[in-house]
Amino acid sequence: MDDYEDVTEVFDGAKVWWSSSKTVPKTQPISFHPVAEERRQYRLTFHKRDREVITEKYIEHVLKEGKAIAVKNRQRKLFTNNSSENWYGWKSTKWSHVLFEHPATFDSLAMETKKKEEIKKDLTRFSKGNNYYAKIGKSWKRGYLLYGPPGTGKSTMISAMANFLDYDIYDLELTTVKDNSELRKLLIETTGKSIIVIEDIDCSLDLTGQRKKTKEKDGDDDDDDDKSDKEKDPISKKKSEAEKENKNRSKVTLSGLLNFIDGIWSACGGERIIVFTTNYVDRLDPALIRTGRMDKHIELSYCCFEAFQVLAKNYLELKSHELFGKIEELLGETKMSPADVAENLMPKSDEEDEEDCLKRLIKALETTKEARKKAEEAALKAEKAGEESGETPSQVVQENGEKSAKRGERERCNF
Ligand SMILES: Nc1ncnc2c1ncn2[C@@H]1O[C@H](COP(=O)(O)OP(=O)(O)OP(=O)(O)O)[C@@H](O)[C@H]1O
Repeated sequence: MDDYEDVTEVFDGAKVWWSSSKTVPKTQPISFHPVAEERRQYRLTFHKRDREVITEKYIEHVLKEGKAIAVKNRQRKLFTNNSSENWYGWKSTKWSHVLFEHPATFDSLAMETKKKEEIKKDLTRFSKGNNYYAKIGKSWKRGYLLYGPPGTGKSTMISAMANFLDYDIYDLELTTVKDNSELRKLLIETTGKSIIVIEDIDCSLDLTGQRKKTKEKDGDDDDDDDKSDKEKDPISKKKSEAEKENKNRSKVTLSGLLNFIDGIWSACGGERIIVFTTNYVDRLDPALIRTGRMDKHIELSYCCFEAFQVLAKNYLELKSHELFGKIEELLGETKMSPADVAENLMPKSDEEDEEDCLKRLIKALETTKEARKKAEEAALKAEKAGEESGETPSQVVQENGEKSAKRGERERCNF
């Protein structure tokens, strides 16, 4: 209703009259006291004979409709946590936000239709599960673990989930959270109807606490060394700087996080989804991802033909093409992430048409296939060389595997 507007309506045979007005605060001279806000009032008039209908049914109906409209008009937000150094002082908050406007939907997500439908059903069931969760005596929350190689759509799926459910997103950067107590404070400030996201959980959480502690202890022994010597020696200087940095790092522990998932949830109300993402699911502690904590594990994988068809429709508005057959064949023979497929499908100039884009994708797939073949041949050669030098083939393969895994770890995580 606009200011000073009159509206009438009939509810269950009872006629009601609404009128709106507002109180504008008197203009004040410059003052240090906060200025009073303007206040809106709504007057409801009805016949005495309709009192029962109005008080017992109509008011409830109006409040319910009002809430539904507010939800519909609500602008969703993407929150990120502030460093605790900025938590105190005037107007400071633990979370900063921007409007969440990511356009991803389940329709635009490149994935098998069956899998998408299953996830959508699961989300719908959760969002309507208020009474169900109350009945079974569990807090109204659900954990999702999204895992898969880089560029397979984990972040995109989170946006699609938020758009599907109309929830806010809390993007929790664990590395800036100093300890478990800070984590608790942050999470208690999240609101319902939200998705709390911890991306690359294997990189953000100290799952190797024991090993780190030992290292720190080794470092502490050095404290007995002459300090001035340390300052002079550039290597020692670098080492002590690194130690200092390490001390400032997040001390959130696995048990702190587990406690939060199990306990704090119930204390801070319901309708929250927590999503962890990782590229290395096998590195996660089983305790973290067991059912009840991470209820649904979703693998996002390399692009299959069905996923390609979604991308072709989104990027090129193509449902079929004579080159689709060749692409299907190549996708079956090699591995390419949906991010790379999408990049190849995107026209690079106004002159490029759909066929140019499809041909570029075919070329990229052939190159990837060729590179993979060469890598396999090299691995086979290394294996043979190992056999000749007396090492068992499995030893060589294992060593190579370990080396490349460790390299990957270093590239991705700041351990
Ligand atoms: N399954 C997909 N469907 C649609 N688009 C995708 C998909 N996967 C990747 N993309 C495209 O690739 C880009 C990168 O994808 P996204 O960030 O979601 O991948 P990710 O799995 O989260 O990667 P990372 O593990 O590196 O964080 C997205 O902006 C999107 O355009």
